[in-house]
Amino acid sequence: MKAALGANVAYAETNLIDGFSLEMTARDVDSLNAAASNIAAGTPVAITFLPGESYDARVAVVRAVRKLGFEPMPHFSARLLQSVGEFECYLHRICEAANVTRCFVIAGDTAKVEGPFPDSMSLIASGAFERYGASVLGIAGHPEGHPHMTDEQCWQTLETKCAEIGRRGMAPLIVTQFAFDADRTLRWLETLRSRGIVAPVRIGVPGPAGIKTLMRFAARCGVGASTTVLAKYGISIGRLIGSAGPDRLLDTFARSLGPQHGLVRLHFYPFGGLEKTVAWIRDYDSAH
Ligand SMILES: NC(=O)C1=CN([C@@H]2O[C@H](COP(=O)(O)OP(=O)(O)OC[C@H]3O[C@@H](n4cnc5c(N)ncnc54)[C@H](O)[C@@H]3O)[C@@H](O)[C@H]2O)C=CC1
Ligand SMILES: Nc1nc(=O)c2c([nH]1)NC[C@@H]1CN(c3ccc(C(=O)N[C@@H](CCC(=O)O)C(=O)O)cc3)CN21
Repeated sequence: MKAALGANVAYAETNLIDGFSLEMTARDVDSLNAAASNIAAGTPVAITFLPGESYDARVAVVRAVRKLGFEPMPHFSARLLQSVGEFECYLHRICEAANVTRCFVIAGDTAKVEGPFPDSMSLIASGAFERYGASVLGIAGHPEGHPHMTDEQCWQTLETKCAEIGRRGMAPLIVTQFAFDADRTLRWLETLRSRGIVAPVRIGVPGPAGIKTLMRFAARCGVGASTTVLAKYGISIGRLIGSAGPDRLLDTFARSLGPQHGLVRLHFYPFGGLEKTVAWIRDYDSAH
């Protein structure tokens, strides 16, 4: 099961940072290049699937991640895909170009369904991932709830997706939406485990960023950013200039995570600041 998390998790029991993963967009390739010497070989790097990108550009990013010695985990946004052909052509190209074996399925933020895939389950059920040799399939976790489902529907969908991925011979990996509220994530992890979901979880952590950037992404992604939660995170609402890192968030995780939360690692969302995020991770790691 641990293998689903990727490389570098050997000592993870004693170090919160060990075995972290990163997310990037097509715009972050130069930053990944610049930061590469500070990132362990084999680190999983998720690649977002955003509207308006060309497939040539998407394939080039996946290839660049592999070439730098990292483990690409390309996203597939179900609702954005216009046909089975489009989906399988991209999957085929990245398998050929970069020997991809881990993928991540997500609904996608569009109200209109562009093709035959209304949700991530329909992509999983297509059978294409195992046919192309994927061994790990990532799905989203929503510790703060889901914009289009009740909590109970959310848990049932998560259970069904994990079971279906397993039934198809792949290992499920849950990657959570980023959050500023450590306590809420910890409670969600306890419920997850009490419901018998044993898949490893990567907790989504915001990278260090300008406060305005953090607020913009929180609003865009539906992530809770109440004054109370932000204060705990280290952001005072009276001071919107400047930047904030996840120091306190990770301090809380380091203090509170235990066997009751199961297999857990971190997943960083750099929001356009990949180099800065990697430097921050190194500093936090050496200070602790
Ligand atoms: N890293 C990322 O890109 C992340 C993105 N998200 C967002 O979370 C949302 C849910 O994704 P999944 O958990 O994969 O859901 P899912 O694919 O399992 O869908 C669950 C249910 O919600 C409905 N649904 C999902 N997105 C919808 C939308 N935009 N409009 C109307 N109905 C929708 C689906 O039809 C389905 O019935 C997506 O909008 C996704 O973009 C969440 C976490 C991380
Ligand atoms: N609901 C939802 N939708 C998403 O697309 C999404 C999430 N949640 N959760 C976190 C990740 C982070 N994602 C993204 C999406 C876009 C950029 C992006 O376009 N960045 C631009 C700058 C845009 C800006 O600053 O507003 C860049 O230059 O990197 C970065 C991360 C996608 N993700």
